[in-house]
Amino acid sequence: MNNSMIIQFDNVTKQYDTDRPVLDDVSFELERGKFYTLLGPSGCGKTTILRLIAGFTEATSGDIYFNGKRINDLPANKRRMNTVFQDYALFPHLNVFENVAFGLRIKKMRETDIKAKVKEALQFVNLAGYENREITEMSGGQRQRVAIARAIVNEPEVILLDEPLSALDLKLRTEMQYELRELQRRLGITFIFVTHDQEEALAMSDEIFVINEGKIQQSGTPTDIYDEPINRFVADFIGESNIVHGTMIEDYLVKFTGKQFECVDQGFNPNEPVEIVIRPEDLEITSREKGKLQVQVDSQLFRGVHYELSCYDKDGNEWLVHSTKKAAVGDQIGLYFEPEAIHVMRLGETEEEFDRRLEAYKDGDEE
Ligand SMILES: Nc1ncnc2c1ncn2[C@@H]1O[C@H](COP(=O)(O)OP(=O)(O)OP(=O)(O)O)[C@@H](O)[C@H]1O
Repeated sequence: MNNSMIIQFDNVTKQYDTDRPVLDDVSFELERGKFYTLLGPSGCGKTTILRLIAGFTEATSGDIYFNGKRINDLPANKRRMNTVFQDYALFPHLNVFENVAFGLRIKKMRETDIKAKVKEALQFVNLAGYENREITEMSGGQRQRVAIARAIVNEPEVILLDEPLSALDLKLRTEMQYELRELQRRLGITFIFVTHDQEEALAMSDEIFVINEGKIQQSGTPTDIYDEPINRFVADFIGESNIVHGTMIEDYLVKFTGKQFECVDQGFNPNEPVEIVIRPEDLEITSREKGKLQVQVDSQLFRGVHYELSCYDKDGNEWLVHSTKKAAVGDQIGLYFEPEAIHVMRLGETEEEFDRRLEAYKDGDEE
């Protein structure tokens, strides 16, 4: 194990009394001082990973390491980490100072030390001077910061954040994303952040783990994951995508919608069935003759910076286009794209499986 590694999962499985595990043979390594995000739909197992790291639940099998030592049996209060919960779990009957001081009092720290540490933590989250305020007199964003001050006050090595921004409105949420990211940089400690919001994950993380059905689908930097999704699930979960079936004829040559296209992918078997992803912003509107794909415009929405078009080709495939140019509904147009815009993916799961899961996710999202 290298020295920069702080947390490691080796073949960790977690199963309750149900027939399927909620985490299925999960392995990963996290480096010290980075901002990690666990991203995935509701029920995929994100919180379970966080709870295993924190020591709030035990693995059914597999090993969990912290700084190179196996911690499966180490109680939560002996782990040098703190959790910020979705509802902040602040004590409403205590003021700001006492909320932040709580953990230090349990440790029976000297009063003068407590005062100094709480002051420092509150300064860190821009709440200096708020010591005597009641929690009930604080706004949502301020409560969030109190919860973070409480998490950093006893100098943990890792902070675990379970959807901490989900209770905030959109504007405040965006502000807090900047604040949290900045705070992590200044503190230099490892943050593990759970969210089901892909934009939040892309904006904040050094590295993202995309999780589905108890398995890590892909991990990498935000740009890796956005530009090179490994399978249909990741492509569709991270941003909008056009996904069609195709065949990899040979290196750098792929066939879809009945035509062959130059691409930048290689290393597939000759004639291997694949899936193709093209992002809507990588498609340009042009004349039918100049286009690589010929489609008809089905609908168009103005989104402020761009038009969002939904088009269909002759086989009935839908093509979403984000363009600064506009077209008219019913227009026969061409779509142009560069070879780099084509992302070729190995077939992972059946389309039926994928669609079923996506529907389940969308249903959950609307609740
Ligand atoms: N104590 C438990 N007993 C049985 N099943 C559980 C228990 N805790 C969690 N689960 C199940 O484990 C699965 C994963 O839960 P987990 O909370 O990790 O998901 P999540 O990805 O964090 O979802 P969400 O975003 O909704 O919190 C879910 O299907 C959940 O119902």
